[in-house]
Amino acid sequence: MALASSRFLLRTQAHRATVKNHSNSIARTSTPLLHTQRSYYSPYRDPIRDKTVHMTLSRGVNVLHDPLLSKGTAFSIDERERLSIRGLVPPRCQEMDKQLLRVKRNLDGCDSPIDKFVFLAALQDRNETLFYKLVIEHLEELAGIIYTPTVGLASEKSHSIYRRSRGMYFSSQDRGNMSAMVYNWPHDEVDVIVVTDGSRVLGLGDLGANGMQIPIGKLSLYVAAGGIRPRAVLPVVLDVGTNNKTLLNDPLYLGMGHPRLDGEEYYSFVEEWVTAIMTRWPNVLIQFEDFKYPHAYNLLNKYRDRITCFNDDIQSTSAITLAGILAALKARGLSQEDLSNERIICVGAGSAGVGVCEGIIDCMVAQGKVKSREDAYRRIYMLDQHGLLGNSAVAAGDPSRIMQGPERVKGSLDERQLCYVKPDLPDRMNLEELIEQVKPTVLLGLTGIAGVFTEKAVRTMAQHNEKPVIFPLSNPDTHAECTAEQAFKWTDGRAIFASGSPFDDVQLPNGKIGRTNQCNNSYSFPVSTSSNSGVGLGVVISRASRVTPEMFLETARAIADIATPSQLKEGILFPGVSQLRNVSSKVATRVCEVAYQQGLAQKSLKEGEILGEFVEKSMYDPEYVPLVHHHQ
Ligand SMILES: NC(=O)C1=CN([C@@H]2O[C@H](COP(=O)(O)OP(=O)(O)OC[C@H]3O[C@@H](n4cnc5c(N)ncnc54)[C@H](O)[C@@H]3O)[C@@H](O)[C@H]2O)C=CC1
Ligand SMILES: CC(=O)C(=O)O
Ligand SMILES: [Mg+2]
Repeated sequence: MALASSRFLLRTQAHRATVKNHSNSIARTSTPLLHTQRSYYSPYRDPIRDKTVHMTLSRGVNVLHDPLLSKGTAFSIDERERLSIRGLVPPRCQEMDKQLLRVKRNLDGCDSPIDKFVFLAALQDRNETLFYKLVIEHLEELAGIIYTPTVGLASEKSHSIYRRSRGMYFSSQDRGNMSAMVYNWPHDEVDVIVVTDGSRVLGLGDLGANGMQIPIGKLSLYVAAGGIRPRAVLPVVLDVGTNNKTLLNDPLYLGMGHPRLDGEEYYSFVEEWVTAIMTRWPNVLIQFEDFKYPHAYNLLNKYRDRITCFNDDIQSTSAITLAGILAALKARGLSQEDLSNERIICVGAGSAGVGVCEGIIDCMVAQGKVKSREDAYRRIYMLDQHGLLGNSAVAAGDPSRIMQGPERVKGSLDERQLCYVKPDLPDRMNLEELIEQVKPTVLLGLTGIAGVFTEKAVRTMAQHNEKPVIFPLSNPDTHAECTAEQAFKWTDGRAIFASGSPFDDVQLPNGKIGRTNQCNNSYSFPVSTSSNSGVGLGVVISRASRVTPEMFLETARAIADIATPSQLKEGILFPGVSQLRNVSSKVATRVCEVAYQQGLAQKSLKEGEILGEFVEKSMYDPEYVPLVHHHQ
């Protein structure tokens, strides 16, 4: 593919810092200042300048109670004087290191992960700088609290642990008002929105407005691991109702108490929201998250060429899983170019399953080792809850049973799933029989259902492969298709293992350690659990007008290249969570390069600036900076 062959040239150019000053400088539409009450005022949207001084219209308790401004006990005497907070905090000025000691001790005193979640949420609501400092310093330990698996439990309990609002809710009762409502958000600067309709929260199903914990968690990772500024992120729930009867009957539930809107009503609701958002923030990056199939695909297809957006479950999952498979090839002593010789089974034919397989197909086609796209499809076998996708589900010859529009006709497959149908194999074959028959090298699970990878299925994988690649990718950990312990036990310790939620490494009977990897799309967004945090960061930094498949392909390659040969030998495919910020900056740099190459970047580097360095300098770093009261 052109992209692959031109990569070296592109990178060389970029690193020579000669990405030219394109016509534009920054093609951002500035929004008139409508808020007299804005607490935060930053006239330049320059992340580097943001690191030096913050100007604010607020004073007194308004500063103390604004989590983006507050330093708690760390305000200097001078600041206390000029911001009118003298006497409102204890007398001793205590710097961040002491504050960190206190919050870490308190955190360690929490009894359970959900208590830790509540403690961290409260800290985030009080002092975001301290919250991010803590999270970054203990990313390995805390990623699993602010995101999967604990965020899953927090979403289920969201209505009962509710303390304080964060983000924005747009509900069915707001129809006709959204273009005014968007101005209720107190910040003009929004770089990234993560939005969900709560219809498929991890593998936990429809959680309605409780789904808000997912955009909050993902955006916290964006900031901590992806280097996006905290005040430039906006978590959003589109509350179109819920079909979850338990929530509907719970008096504490905080969302709309009616069944979900669907069909035309649903799509016009989302359209009104997108239009409202684009009016206020025309260059914002929108990440669609945890939308049920087929809405997830339909929205992506509707908006991907109109606005800067992507679907995390479809596209970022695809990037990180492809990265995992490419790294696993190297771990097996093969080359990434051997991808098209693989036989891959994907259990789960929804947004994530289809998205992941599309990414693998894109890569096979880009590598030029398959005769055609159709030829590539032959190498992937897809199953849903009925078994292998086959002709009975297609209702062959009856086009009325194939999805035509937003609504999928029950019992049929849509055009994306149809590509994987294997007419030569018995229809609805079960996983165990299929493994016996096709002897796959890679087994992917994206079903949301625990136990789908049975002992027999995994043992049969192990019979046919020296190093079977077993990826139970469903979240949270309680919904993974098998556990790490099972995968290593049933393969006599030979599995190459990656899961969506973190699992501990496994002590093997032979004294060795079975290495686990976390293969989660947050790795690839702005690159974090990083592919997603990195893509986001790259898009934000280059102000790319569109998010393209090439950006995700490049992300996958970037992540697959990170593990060292000795790590690969041990079964380590990705750098640990503690490396996320590093990975994010690498991925973001590559994504920026693609944006420049594809002519999509709206922001160029200054003469002499080096892309990689610029990306690193632009990443948010949680440090207290002097606060200055700004008189209007
Ligand atoms: N590791 C990661 O980064 C990511 C993981 N996921 C996980 O993937 C899972 C699925 O997500 P989506 O595709 O968005 O959901 P979805 O609802 O669109 O698709 C689920 C698919 O699983 C199939 N399925 C259900 N029960 C099954 C069974 N017993 N056997 C075989 N197939 C079965 C369904 O037919 C459907 O095709 C969720 O648990 C989610 O947490 C999703 C995105 C990213
Ligand atoms: C990781 C993720 O996005 C999911 O499980 O939905
Ligand atoms: Mg998701």
